[in-house]
Amino acid sequence: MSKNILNVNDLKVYYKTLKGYVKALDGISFKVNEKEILGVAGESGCGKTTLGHSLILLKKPMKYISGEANLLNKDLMKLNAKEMNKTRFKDISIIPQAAMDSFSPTKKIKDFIKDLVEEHGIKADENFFEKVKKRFKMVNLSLDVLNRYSIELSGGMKQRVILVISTLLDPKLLIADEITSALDVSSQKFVAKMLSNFRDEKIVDSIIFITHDLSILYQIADKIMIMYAGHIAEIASSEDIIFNPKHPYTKALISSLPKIGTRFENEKLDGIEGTPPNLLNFGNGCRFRFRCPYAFDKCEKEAPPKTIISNDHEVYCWLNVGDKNE
Ligand SMILES: Nc1ncnc2c1ncn2[C@@H]1O[C@H](COP(=O)(O)OP(=O)(O)OP(=O)(O)O)[C@@H](O)[C@H]1O
Repeated sequence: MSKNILNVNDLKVYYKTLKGYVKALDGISFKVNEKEILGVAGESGCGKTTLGHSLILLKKPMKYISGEANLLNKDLMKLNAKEMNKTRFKDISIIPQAAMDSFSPTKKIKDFIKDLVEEHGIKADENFFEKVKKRFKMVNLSLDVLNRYSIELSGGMKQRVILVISTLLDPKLLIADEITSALDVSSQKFVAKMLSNFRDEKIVDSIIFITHDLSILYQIADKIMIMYAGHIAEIASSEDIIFNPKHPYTKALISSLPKIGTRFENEKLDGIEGTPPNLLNFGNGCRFRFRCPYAFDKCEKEAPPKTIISNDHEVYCWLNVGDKNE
């Protein structure tokens, strides 16, 4: 049996706003095993980025409410700032959304890398740069990139530099948040391939890959988690999510993928009207009920529990619980 790297249990993380709490992650549970790439997908605003960030840094107005996120038996939610600083980069690392914009236009790439790692207490000496160079070769970047300014690099090149930087300390878990969305299709494929190479070469143990693009996930993820309005709708192997989806929302997402590379944030979901609910106030019940063509009484009253369909296939929908007529 493969080793469990991350174990998230009933995690609730909200945003404190003047109007009340935005329930961005409202009781989610999932696991990531060693060597696994977990894809996370769902419409804009479903909580994907909140999930990635809450595992790295609980920053205001984000507020931890309850639950656990155990990275190799260390609960990330309980670490203080100093402990989390030690953990970041080394045990868990993130490539945040729009990381490509974080380069300074006035610094050469080598100086940017040096300043960044030194901020984290790592000495950027010759040995360090030997490692950087090895990794540059792995991702097909020529070494002269180190002496260039970011403006001289393409989006795909910048993304590869970021991939190298965020994995220099060989983290156990890498979170990649929308790292392919600003790239053209061939660069997307290349960056996705690099990520799985990093896993295969054991530079990282496991990866959480967040994206709007299910077709990319199908290419690289072992498992896919579909989120809807702060909840999990379904988790299964990539194969099962694409070819044997159980949740009506997953089915709608799959049917809204007319061609490879389509980003469903810009697409109307086939046959499903409306938009996701406001995460401030949605009452009880299944959050998808407002748009679900199959919703019945029970869906109004109570959020569906987890139903295990088969090994590694979990769904949160009353249709699958088997007591529809109760
Ligand atoms: N700083 C904030 N203050 C209040 N609410 C926030 C904040 N950041 C995010 N939210 C809300 O939390 C919910 C989840 O947002 P999140 O960014 O995690 O979703 P997402 O699935 O990553 O969306 P996208 O794909 O557009 O990045 C949304 O309702 C969003 O409006």
